Amino acid sequence: MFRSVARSAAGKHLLRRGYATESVPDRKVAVLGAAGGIGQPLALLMKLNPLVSRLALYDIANTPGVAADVNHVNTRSEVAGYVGEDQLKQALEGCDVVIIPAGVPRKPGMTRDDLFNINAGIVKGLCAAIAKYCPNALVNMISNPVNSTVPIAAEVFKKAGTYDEKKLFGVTTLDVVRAKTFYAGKAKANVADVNVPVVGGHAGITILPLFSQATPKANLPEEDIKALTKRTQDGGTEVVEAKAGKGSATLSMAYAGAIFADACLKGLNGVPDVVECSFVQSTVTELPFFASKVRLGKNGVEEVMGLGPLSDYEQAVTSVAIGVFTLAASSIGFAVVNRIAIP
Ligand SMILES: NC(=O)c1ccc[n+]([C@@H]2O[C@H](COP(=O)([O-])OP(=O)(O)OC[C@H]3O[C@@H](n4cnc5c(N)ncnc54)[C@H](O)[C@@H]3O)[C@@H](O)[C@H]2O)c1
Ligand SMILES: O=C(O)C[C@H](O)C(=O)O
Repeated sequence: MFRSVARSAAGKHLLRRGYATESVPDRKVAVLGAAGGIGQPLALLMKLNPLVSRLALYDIANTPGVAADVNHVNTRSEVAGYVGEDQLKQALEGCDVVIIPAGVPRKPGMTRDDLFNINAGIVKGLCAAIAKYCPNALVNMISNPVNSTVPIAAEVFKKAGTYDEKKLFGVTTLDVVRAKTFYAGKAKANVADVNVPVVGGHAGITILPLFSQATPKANLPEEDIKALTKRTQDGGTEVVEAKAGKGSATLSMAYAGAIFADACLKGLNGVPDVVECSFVQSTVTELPFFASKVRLGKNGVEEVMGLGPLSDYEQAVTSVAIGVFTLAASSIGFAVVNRIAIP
């Protein structure tokens, strides 16, 4: 449904923000896990997004308070809080984009894979509900381990007969955000001008920042590139250790999640040339899911873009990462089929 807002206060605000359109479509966005460390700031950032007309905040507890709080912000969208499984249907019906940060975070000493047992069950339940109540929504998966929760979501949607590979995204934007920040610092570039693609996956050495393609060019020495790569790969652990048992990245993740959801909404609205990195079904390598640059459009993924030219170092780390993925894929397959009963 389209509603003309061009002449309204909201419309003028949109024009000022560069969303110059005669009419802006109504778009419903749900955040599942909205009362959590990521969920709350992400709810606020989505409330600030002028492309959102309805914001549904769902969690197993505490969402009425979060929704009442966020709803007082004087921006376009109407906010509603939903709590508990009984209200999941209402939260999801009519959604264009569903963002999932529901699940437990890491503590120091844990890997993202240690979250698998709990988070796979949570994601499975939520995706079964998405298949039922908003099968056409774009799904932005934040819950870890992203390298496994995305294939699990795909399996749930396949079983439900609703799988569309163009609509399922693992959110790897935080890796891009980190790579840009770290590169800008080393290259002494204005961070706002920096672009760095990050491909692969979202765990340790599967995170592959392509600094050879970074702009603006800085011709950094190889040891700087290696250090930047390692810091990007370990960015999550850096935050987990600094938080010392109080969780993992929440604020930077909310920022990254809001960037990615905004890109999805722009794509849905027909804005041309919206490109972000994301972990999606892919034929770019031999792996079934892989993060690379993705062009977003009216149906979700419009094009999964190739890796582009890689440096010798990037080629080597990519081969190692693909090996790690291939090993893990057998256990993901095992987990999906045997440990997680797909409805
Ligand atoms: N993709 C990324 O780059 C990235 C970055 C940071 C964190 N994460 C992951 O995001 C997840 C959430 O992190 P957090 O710090 O917000 O954790 P958190 O514990 O602060 O919040 C999680 C929220 O999920 C809710 N929840 C649990 N089960 C649910 C269910 N069945 N339905 C709806 N909500 C449910 C909890 O009530 C809680 O409010 C973790 O798995 C974390 O590892 C991913
Ligand atoms: O590291 C984590 O556990 C959270 C997240 O995946 C991150 O990269 O910050």
